[in-house]
Amino acid sequence: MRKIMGMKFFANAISVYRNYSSKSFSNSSVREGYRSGNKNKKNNSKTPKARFKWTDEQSKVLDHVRSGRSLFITGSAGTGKTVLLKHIIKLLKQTYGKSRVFVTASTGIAACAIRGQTLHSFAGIGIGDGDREMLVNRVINDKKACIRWNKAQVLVIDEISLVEANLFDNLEYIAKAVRDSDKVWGGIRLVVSGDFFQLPPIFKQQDPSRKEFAFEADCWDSSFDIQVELSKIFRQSEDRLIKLLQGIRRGNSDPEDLQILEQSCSVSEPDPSVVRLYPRIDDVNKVNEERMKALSEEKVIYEASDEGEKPWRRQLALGLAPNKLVLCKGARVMLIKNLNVWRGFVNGATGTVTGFTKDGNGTILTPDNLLPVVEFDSGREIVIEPEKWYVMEGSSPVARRLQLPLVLAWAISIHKCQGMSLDHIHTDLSRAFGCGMVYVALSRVRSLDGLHLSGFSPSKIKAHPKVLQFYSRFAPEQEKEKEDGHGVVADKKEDTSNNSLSDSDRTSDGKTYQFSLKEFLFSLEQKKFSLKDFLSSHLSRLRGK
Ligand SMILES: Nc1ncnc2c1ncn2[C@@H]1O[C@H](COP(=O)(O)OP(=O)(O)OP(=O)(O)O)[C@@H](O)[C@H]1O
Repeated sequence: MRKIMGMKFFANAISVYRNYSSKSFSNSSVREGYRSGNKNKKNNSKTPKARFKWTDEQSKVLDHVRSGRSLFITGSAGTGKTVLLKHIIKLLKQTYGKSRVFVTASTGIAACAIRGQTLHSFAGIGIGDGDREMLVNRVINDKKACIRWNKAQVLVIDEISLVEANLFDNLEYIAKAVRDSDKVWGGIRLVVSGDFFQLPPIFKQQDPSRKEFAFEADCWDSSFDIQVELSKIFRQSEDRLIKLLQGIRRGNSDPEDLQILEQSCSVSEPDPSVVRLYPRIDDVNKVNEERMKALSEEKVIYEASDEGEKPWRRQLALGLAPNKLVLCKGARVMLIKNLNVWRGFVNGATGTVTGFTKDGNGTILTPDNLLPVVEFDSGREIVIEPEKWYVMEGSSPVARRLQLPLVLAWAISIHKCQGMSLDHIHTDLSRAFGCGMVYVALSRVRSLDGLHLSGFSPSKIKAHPKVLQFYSRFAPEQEKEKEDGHGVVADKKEDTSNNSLSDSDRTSDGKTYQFSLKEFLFSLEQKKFSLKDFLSSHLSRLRGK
């Protein structure tokens, strides 16, 4: 049995499999990174190795990163935003130094996943209540927060769809105030990623007049040099599934495409080994508890072991690793970390507990020193050992949780599954609410064969009109992509007249300028600027800027 624990040797592998937790590296690689910061400083001049052959559009994004631009990266589920962001973070850290690049995400789960901290904790704004001046005062009175704001040269924000406009504007205001600078974001470079067609910010009270999405923030457009929509989808390969999901994403599904879903709807009970996704957490807990109770096996309880200061510990509890995990023989579980990508022990892999084995090292998570043995659906069996999750303040860990990298997996919530890639799911959408939920649930699956659906009706598919309007700015470039193979929208903040020109339109000395008639007409149509502004801007460039 201990032999199979040899998989630890492979644990330094960098994650290629993305989902919330798989956004983080395996425990061993986290430890290695932590050490290398202090002892084995790596050669900064080396370009980090990519795990993928990047597409043209991904490569173009990386070029923008290298050229020092502020970027917003968006795209459908499964277009590789997260794997690209991870690579970008490495590039940025090499360029600016680890302590100058702050990696954040809108939620604790997403933050742990990219080995960052929540946006709130980076900012030092507590829960973000109060007006701007109050928030600035809060930051100024927090020495560490002031240091973070002043040190930052780049701020990375993942899962931006869950950040509300007001918070985005407030943070930009704080950046200017704390850094005593009139520049946008006080001169901090932004790299932001997310898909606004996925889950939106959660508000306790409905207020139709409220600016909901970050792109509605006053400072949104001026925050970025480039806004990019990735178009190549990797998670799914079946054309009809991709088309179906694209329709659902935009809330304008072709009825014929929706018929495909009928094959996935069935009144019969699905295979019990398939993960169930529910819109609401009470359904998730109910299913997991019921299934657990139904098993008459002896239960083993694993209590998470946390280290660190109180406010940071709270963030650990918001992450994916549970405070308390109850397991027994027969329990369905899912990995929440990548342990060994090559052998398929990846975040999101599901399996069944087949028994327990004594832990020779003496785990502190359970008094009996027992570790679960899990047989994954691939047929491979391993002993699961405790893993670590960190809360970071900049580049230093400030809290750490030790827990088994497992959650019960008869059911999970759609909010928790945002970002996951799954082979098989059963989703009951009868209680789906709000925009993006059906899209997030269905876009987790890799193929139609793996989808089992209930409680679905087309009325559950909702895309927010404001989101649709926002994404219309990317449309013409997608057409352009078909022509020249690039799906990148250049959106210069300094000069709005240059909105739809891509880098390829520029020569290296910047003296020769070209623009396509199609882009020009589109820009006029969108009333982005007047004909006079447009021509004067381009003529001045042609005259030899
Ligand atoms: N250039 C590439 N070549 C091959 N596979 C890739 C490439 N880029 C991404 N992938 C794969 O695509 C899948 C989805 O990637 P990823 O999870 O980063 O997408 P995402 O856009 O972040 O999705 P979501 O919006 O659902 O979180 C992953 O399995 C990843 O390994």
